[in-house]
Amino acid sequence: MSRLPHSPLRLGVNIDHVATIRNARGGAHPDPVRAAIVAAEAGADGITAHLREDRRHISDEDIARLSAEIDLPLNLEMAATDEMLGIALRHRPHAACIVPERREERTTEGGLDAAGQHNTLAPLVDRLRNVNIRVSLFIEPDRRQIDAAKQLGAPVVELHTGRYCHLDGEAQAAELRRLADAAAYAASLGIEPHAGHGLSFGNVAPVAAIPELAELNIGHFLVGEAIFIGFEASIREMRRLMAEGRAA
Ligand SMILES: CC(=O)[C@@H](O)[C@H](O)COP(=O)(O)O
Ligand SMILES: NCC(=O)COP(=O)(O)O
Repeated sequence: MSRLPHSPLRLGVNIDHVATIRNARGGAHPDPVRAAIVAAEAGADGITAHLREDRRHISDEDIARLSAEIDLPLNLEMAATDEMLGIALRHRPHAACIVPERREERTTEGGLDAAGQHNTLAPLVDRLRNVNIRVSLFIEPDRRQIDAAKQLGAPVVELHTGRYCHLDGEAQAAELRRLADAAAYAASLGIEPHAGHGLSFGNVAPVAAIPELAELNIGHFLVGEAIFIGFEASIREMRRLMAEGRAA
């Protein structure tokens, strides 16, 4: 039986940790906007940047310059706060992904509790959607959270792949099945599923093979690998592995 044509799988390149390196010396190099331009030349389908409340990496000026200077769709990752809502309404990115944040966390540790925060999230989601910003909720691959995203009217969910990336053997296989079920369930509700966090050359292919996923957001690994092979080569290899995984 001939295989159905594979749906395209987009790569969103997260440039947060270009800014981490820049901020290590408080200067202007390496420039995250230049990294976004290189990413576009390397075939990225979008740029993701997480403006954290503590500005540990991406700054307000980075968001302003990315909004003004890059042609690729910008996916602004943001906490569900009035401050971040105001910034999103000012810069009007293509998309906004609502992520949980704790100042003391080293990185994002889990998904948003959309089910438990409906009343807090609903007005924020509405304000973003009313100005045509595509809203995504960064959630665990959990049907209850997907139902909550549906009730909130979010057209996209981004499934947290962190657990999958930190497991191995049968536990990792079980988490991959959980991701696949969540992606299929989201799609069945008319929600576009994305995925991200912790993805690398070594673990991306099985996630890329999940047919309902429309986009992967990947950053930390790409920036780290760029130290050894260059940012453009890092992105091109990731796209190759994603295509290989999707075609498997
Ligand atoms: C939500 C997510 O998984 C990442 O995009 C997020 O940006 C991680 O936080 P750091 O980039 O600060 O590690
Ligand atoms: N939302 C996930 C993302 O943008 C990148 O996460 P990571 O690859 O930096 O872990």
